Amino acid sequence: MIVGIPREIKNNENRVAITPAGVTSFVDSGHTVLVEKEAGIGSGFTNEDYSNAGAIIVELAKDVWAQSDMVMKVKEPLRSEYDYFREGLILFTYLHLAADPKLTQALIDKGVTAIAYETVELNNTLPLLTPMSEVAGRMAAQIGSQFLQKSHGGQGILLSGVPGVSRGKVTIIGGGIVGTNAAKIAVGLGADVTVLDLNANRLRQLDDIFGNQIKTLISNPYNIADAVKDADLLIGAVLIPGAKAPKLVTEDMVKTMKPGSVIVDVAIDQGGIVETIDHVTTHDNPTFEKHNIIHYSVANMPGAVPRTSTIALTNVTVPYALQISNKGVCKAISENEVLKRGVNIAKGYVTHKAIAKDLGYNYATVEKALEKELELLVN
Ligand SMILES: NC(=O)C1=CN([C@@H]2O[C@H](COP(=O)(O)OP(=O)(O)OC[C@H]3O[C@@H](n4cnc5c(N)ncnc54)[C@H](O)[C@@H]3O)[C@@H](O)[C@H]2O)C=CC1
Ligand SMILES: CC(=O)C(=O)O
Repeated sequence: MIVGIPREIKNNENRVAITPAGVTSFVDSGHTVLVEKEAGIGSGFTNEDYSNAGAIIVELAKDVWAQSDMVMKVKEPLRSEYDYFREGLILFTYLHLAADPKLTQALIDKGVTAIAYETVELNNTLPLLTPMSEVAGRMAAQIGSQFLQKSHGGQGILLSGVPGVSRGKVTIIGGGIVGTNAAKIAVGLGADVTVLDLNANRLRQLDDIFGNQIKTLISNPYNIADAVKDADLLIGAVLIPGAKAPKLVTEDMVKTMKPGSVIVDVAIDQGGIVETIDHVTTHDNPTFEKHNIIHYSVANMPGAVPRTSTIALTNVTVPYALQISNKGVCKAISENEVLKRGVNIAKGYVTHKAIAKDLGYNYATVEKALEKELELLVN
């Protein structure tokens, strides 16, 4: 199989979908890897690193897309990349389709088989989302504490406080991977941390991990309103896999926060959980103010720490990509339920229930969408 790696073009997206080590794994299995010139430079990998590992360096993105059977990316394709879509192309990347109806329609129209990292699901975990959620969760606490500084427009508080002055309050809604990692850093910074989750068992696990270093609260509108009002830093970390994020923090709740408080909505890639966030921001211009509250809604937070993120991401994506290239997409999907859950679009059908529901499409099973191809495999 020919595997293509275009350079990422999203604002300040310095990650890349493969490392030289990953190239070696594909080449050793008999595949060809095309890497767009300078694709790895932001993550510290040169063209020479890739060619020494056996990749072919390709000058233009359009040629990488046109010549590859499978394109691996980090972020969802942007508008300028939709023209590269074609029937039968396999696209393996983060997609977040519930928040992106235009991309969904383009993938349907062009007959792309689109496999989303974030919906590959193993025993109720999301193995291809986890490492980036670890990065973004840790960054959320760091970034929030930075924007609380007066010079960044914040209230001017230090989350740890000092002897004789109370600590800053951090409220984290969603106690999964992002929430847990945000809590680790916020606790490390000395903040007064509260985590809310809908899942009482998850709160029990957090209680076991953190003991009395954090408070836990079950997530309901009453508790959310209380915890938001108290928060100097609010972190959005909720996920319903594949689905648009629920708007749990209303505009009225935001209005109760102290001026100069900060919201970091990590769940923005699925649409965000805060009503006052109506757009995605970029690393170049990461915040905006509404009701005197600083809002941060960058959808590719790990892109700012690309060396760490690229290695962490490709550690988990490459083994699945190898299954696809070694077996072909249909066989790989039919033999691996975990990977099958990643298939969002195939043959013009929406094959993920939550995405179909949120965007108003009829849902088709992967088996239905790929009926003919799967039949050929059996015969
Ligand atoms: N902005 C960025 O750069 C990045 C964003 N993310 C996003 O962060 C979000 C969270 O990801 P993970 O932590 O990996 O997901 P996760 O699945 O590990 O955790 C989500 C948590 O939300 C909880 N939850 C669901 N409904 C809730 C509700 N109504 N109230 C409170 N809690 C609720 C779940 O019980 C679960 O514990 C996702 O949208 C993910 O895509 C992840 C990495 C980077
Ligand atoms: C999860 C995701 O979208 C990211 O790491 O950018």
